[in-house]
Amino acid sequence: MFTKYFLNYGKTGVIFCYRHYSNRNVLKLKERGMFEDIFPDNAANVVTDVLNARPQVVYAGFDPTANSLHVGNLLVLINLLHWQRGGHHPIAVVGGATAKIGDPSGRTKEREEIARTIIEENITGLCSNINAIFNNHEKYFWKDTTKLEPLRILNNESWYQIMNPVELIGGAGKYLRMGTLLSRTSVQNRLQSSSGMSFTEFSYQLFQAYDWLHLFKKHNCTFQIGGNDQMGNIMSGHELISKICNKQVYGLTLPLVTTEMGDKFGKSAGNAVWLSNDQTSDFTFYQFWIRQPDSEVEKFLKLFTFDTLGSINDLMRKHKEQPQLQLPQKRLAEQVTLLVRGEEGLAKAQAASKALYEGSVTALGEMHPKEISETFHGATIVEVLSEAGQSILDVAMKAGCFPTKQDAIRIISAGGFYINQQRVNNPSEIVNLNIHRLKNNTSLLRVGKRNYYIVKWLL
Ligand SMILES: Nc1ncnc2c1ncn2[C@@H]1O[C@H](COP(=O)(O)OP(=O)(O)OP(=O)(O)O)[C@@H](O)[C@H]1O
Ligand SMILES: N[C@@H](Cc1ccc(O)cc1)C(=O)O
Repeated sequence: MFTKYFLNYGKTGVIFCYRHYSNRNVLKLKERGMFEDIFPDNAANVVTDVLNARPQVVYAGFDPTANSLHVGNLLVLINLLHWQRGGHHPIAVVGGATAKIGDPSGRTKEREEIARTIIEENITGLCSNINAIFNNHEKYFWKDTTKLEPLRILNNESWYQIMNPVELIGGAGKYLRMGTLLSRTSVQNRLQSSSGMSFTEFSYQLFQAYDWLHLFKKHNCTFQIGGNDQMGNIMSGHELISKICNKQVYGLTLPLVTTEMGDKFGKSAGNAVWLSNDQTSDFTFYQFWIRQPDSEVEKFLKLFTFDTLGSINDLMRKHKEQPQLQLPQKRLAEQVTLLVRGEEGLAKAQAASKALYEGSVTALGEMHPKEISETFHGATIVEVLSEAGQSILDVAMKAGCFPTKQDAIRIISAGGFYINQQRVNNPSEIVNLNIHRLKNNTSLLRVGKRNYYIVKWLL
């Protein structure tokens, strides 16, 4: 059963949000392509019964090896949100301890050691990403009187800090069999590589397994989710809990988000699109989704938005009729940016897109100079004194647009120079600040197609 809500949010207009009425059985998300594998293999029917019977506790972990999460991790967070919408209790573990060990999954060589202070900063960054997403979800996507179960964020350092290593190796380690640990893909790949594997990295599985045991004992956490590179670690946790507690727990993996060419989006792959706006601007983040090709956009709408499958089908039908409108891409960009960057970030991204692609001077005038610089290919910002009687040539030279006056006169006269996206072709025309200055006290100069300079007027 679906209820339609009208969400009115400021400048960005009215958006429909469909709230998927508490479907406890999150396994249904398989229809959206959300789950890849389940462990134990044949547990799907039992899991459905367990999920329907009562709210469950579910966790996913993130190692603070960078100061922001990225769009690959976002899929895991959205999956946790679906559990929360179904009435379950989500936990996000930030791996303050495991970041020092280094997960070998999917890596060809050992991680560089990260200084403690950097790990602390990274933890702050990750917690702020996670909190922002859960808060934005509640604010913009969940318009129901039912209260969502609160998210808990736990740092695994908190239990390892007070633990005797003998308890870990002697108490938990003896339940994990060497043959099984060695057979994991992450271990095999590394053992066969020229760089080999240290004992520290090999021990990673024990840490992640122990985390789950700890969460199971302390919070009755019966489910763990993660990207499909996490299956080996999840299986080790399952083994530990079954042997020590004689209880059944379940692991679910999600597909890896990849580029069109099939490369995983991630930190190690070096192609991450970051969730923090000081790493990836609101505009670049929004444009990442707008630029998704037709071959990917339907899949991403199912994975990254809360739109119903029915409304996604309708949108794809409309898209076939009028592909030039890019309706699915716009919907995807709008929904994901709202979730990750909130109303303000979405408004900024849309204004910047208008300024760049539709040449909207109003939108340009509302942007912060730093955003203008990010939007316009890192344009340099130059301060220019607003003196009376300055010509366009004077300002262009002060802003460093041309190497010589001769070049300036030639290019401006030939029509290759623009102020605030409007062509000006008379170099001796006097700059009129009432016309040429934007609301934010800047002017955007452009030479040719894409060389931008931002003049900040000193009054
Ligand atoms: N591209 C992706 N698609 C889906 N899930 C992902 C993706 N990248 C990471 N994850 C998942 O996010 C969780 C946290 O991953 P992690 O912090 O190790 O990020 P990562 O980018 O994979 O790091 P690295 O590339 O350094 O190994 C894990 O469950 C992982 O499987
Ligand atoms: N091993 C996971 C992160 C993680 C850390 C601790 C956990 O308990 C669970 C997962 C990764 O690197 O992607």
